[in-house]
Amino acid sequence: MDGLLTPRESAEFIAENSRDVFIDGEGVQRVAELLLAKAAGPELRMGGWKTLHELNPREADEAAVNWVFLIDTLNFSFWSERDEHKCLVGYRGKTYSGYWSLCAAVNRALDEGIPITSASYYATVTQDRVRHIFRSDTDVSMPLIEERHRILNETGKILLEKFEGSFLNCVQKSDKSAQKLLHLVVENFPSYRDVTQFEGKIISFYKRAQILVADTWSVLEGKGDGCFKDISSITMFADYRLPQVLVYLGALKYSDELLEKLLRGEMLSYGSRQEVEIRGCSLWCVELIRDCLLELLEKKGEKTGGEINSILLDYYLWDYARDHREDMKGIPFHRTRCIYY
Ligand SMILES: Nc1nc2c(c(CN[C@H]3C=C[C@H](O)[C@@H]3O)cn2[C@@H]2O[C@H](COP(=O)(O)O)[C@@H](O)[C@H]2O)c(=O)[nH]1
Repeated sequence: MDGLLTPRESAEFIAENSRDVFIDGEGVQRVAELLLAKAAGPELRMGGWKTLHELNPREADEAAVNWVFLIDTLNFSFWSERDEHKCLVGYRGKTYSGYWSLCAAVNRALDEGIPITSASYYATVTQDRVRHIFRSDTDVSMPLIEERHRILNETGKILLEKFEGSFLNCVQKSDKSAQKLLHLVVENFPSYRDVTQFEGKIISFYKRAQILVADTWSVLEGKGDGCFKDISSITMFADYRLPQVLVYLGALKYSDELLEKLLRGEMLSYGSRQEVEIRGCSLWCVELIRDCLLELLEKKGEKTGGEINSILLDYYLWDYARDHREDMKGIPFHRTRCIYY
């Protein structure tokens, strides 16, 4: 078995060997053109992380960094068996589902005086307390609540032992390198090790570790400890929403066999060939979209609000998927139950 491939290397290798998932060159071009129209707008710049999302912290301090770390430690698997029957969390007059239900529950706990973002709290929090903190307004609870409890205890203990209980200390050990921070996270926190095998190679997606680096960069507004010189080496985050929106936009295609399987709602296990092909081709597809967009910007001499990278494309496409949930109803997302995305 060869050495571990980086997410970008993994994605290219998977795309070259994929049997059931394909990247459509014309679709890539069309998505790049869609994004070109947004290039100078608020969505394709890092500031959107705060201005467009009311649940994200406004501050850029240590508490905000530890909020991001807690959220991304639990940032996985929100899909429900039946979409019309899912976990919902009401907070300050609005109702949130999916990923945002996690953020709403955390902010609700903080408002209730529960120090849920403090490692000394979640290192020893009981499962009953976790069920209470992440309680749903419907009879459908947040998926994998037992795993979330286990991961909270495990992660809190490590943060206390190795980083004096604050993720900011981990960030400061990264010498402002995104790659160094990524590796500090996957080396020290087991639940972030999103690694599997494909065609005899060990491949990595590191979805939660990469989005943690990205959200840390965003919450620190790219300044001070968050001024990562190599932030553009971070790729998109291989979750279950981006593939769905890339298929919807025509940049990604599934074989008939795979599409029928997904339409039947069949689950794909983590690390299975088709699940790896969906995640790897999606990641590579966003890399190609980014290359195409940068070429278009160059040709047009367009001004942008700062460097456009795969993180900003990912954030935009993820938000797009949220805003076009109804339109995307006919396109299935793949159902994998795991702690990695
Ligand atoms: N690729 C990608 N995947 C992302 C995100 C986010 C949240 N980031 C936002 C927060 C601040 C920024 O402004 C981002 O907009 C969550 N997820 C994943 O989606 C899935 C949940 O989906 P649904 O069931 O529809 O809520 C689940 O796997 C979760 O891990 C992202 O940005 N990119």
